[in-house]
Amino acid sequence: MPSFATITAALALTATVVAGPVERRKAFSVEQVHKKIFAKNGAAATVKTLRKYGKPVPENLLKAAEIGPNDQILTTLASSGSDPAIPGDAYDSLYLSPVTIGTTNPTTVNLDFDTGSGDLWVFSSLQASAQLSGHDYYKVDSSKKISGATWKISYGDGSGASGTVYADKVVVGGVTATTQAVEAATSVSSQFSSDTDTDGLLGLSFSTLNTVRPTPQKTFFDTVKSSLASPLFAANLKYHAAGTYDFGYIDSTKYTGAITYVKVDTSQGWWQFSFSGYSVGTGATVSSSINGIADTGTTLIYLPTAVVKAYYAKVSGATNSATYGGYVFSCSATLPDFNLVLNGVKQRVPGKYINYSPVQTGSSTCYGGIQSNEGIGISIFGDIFLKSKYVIFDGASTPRIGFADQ
Ligand SMILES: C[C@@H](SC(=N)N)c1ccc(Cl)cc1
Ligand SMILES: C[C@@H](SC(=N)N)c1ccc(Cl)cc1
Repeated sequence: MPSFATITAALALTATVVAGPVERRKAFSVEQVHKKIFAKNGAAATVKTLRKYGKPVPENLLKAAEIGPNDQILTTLASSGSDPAIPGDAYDSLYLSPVTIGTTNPTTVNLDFDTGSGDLWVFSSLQASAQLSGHDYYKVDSSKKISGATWKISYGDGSGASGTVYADKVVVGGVTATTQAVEAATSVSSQFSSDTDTDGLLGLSFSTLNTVRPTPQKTFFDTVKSSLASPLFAANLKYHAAGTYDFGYIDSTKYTGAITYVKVDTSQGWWQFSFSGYSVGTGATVSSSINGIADTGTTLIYLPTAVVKAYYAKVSGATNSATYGGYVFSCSATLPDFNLVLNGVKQRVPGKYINYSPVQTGSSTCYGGIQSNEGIGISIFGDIFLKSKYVIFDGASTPRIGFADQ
């Protein structure tokens, strides 16, 4: 008789049910349906299985399954899914993922999944048509409007947007949030109206950063978290290539070696933690506590000035340019690797990832992927760092973040 855990795990994961102990029936799998039915707990699932094979159901199991008076057994198949993360341009300035929004008139939009903010907002039919050209957008369903709710967000780079709020269906990589706060834009800043690839953002920070007022709303992850096979998502961003965001499971084919976990400080609403040191190329490790956030919505790495100086001291010809607002160097420069130490484990950023892009199209001067965090007040471990890793954002009761090499 497979163990309780085995049955529950099997049901939760794939709905492949291994038959009861007596007759050796062959295992079979049923197509996993997302959330068509609702389980109270594993016991209910086990009751269902035992009944399916005409087995006696122990009294304690029935109690545990809290079977209702009409003996209705409701079982949920936990959900999980994977959505592509596609570079928005040749330099991985941002990554875009398809998301389907709406019930009556569903549309697929391309959103920037952003662990640095907590709003799911999207270009919408409420905007002037001139702002919509080149964009996919959410056709608002007025029957789903959240009365009196508004939002207004501004980002570190000075961009921003604002609008009203709807409770509608959102599907990300097969994972469905039946009722998700969808923040419909009525106005967006020039950075967004001119970037016709980005139809909005899907915030994956903690929901405390959500800007909806008077009642802050949940992020997509918080909405679906309890129905996921595991309460986590993983970012598998890649260098100049499409990666994925995985929800509800860790994909062991996407990383090598061990995952290094560290607890996160959620007090500012971010996935915030500290590295204990750094090294440049094959140089010695410098002990230095570097506190910052894992931020898929920020392109570059922003670190304390002393660390940045130590890095570019090893790049011949690098200068801190007032003209371009940061460290630049010849596009043909050889860049050393950069390592950040976490729990004694070196997290490596390949040197070539630190050549972000030419300062202007066709220029032979390139802009560094590591820059100073001066003026930000915190370090930001953005895409340049994240794209060499498989990063697990674990939303368990004690949230933590994990890093493994891709
Ligand atoms: C947290 C990110 S913005 C985001 N990921 N939504 C950030 C904050 C401040 C500065 Cl200066 C630059 C970037
Ligand atoms: C997440 C914010 S700001 C940031 N990346 N630090 C953002 C993303 C995309 C655009 Cl097009 C403009 C702003």
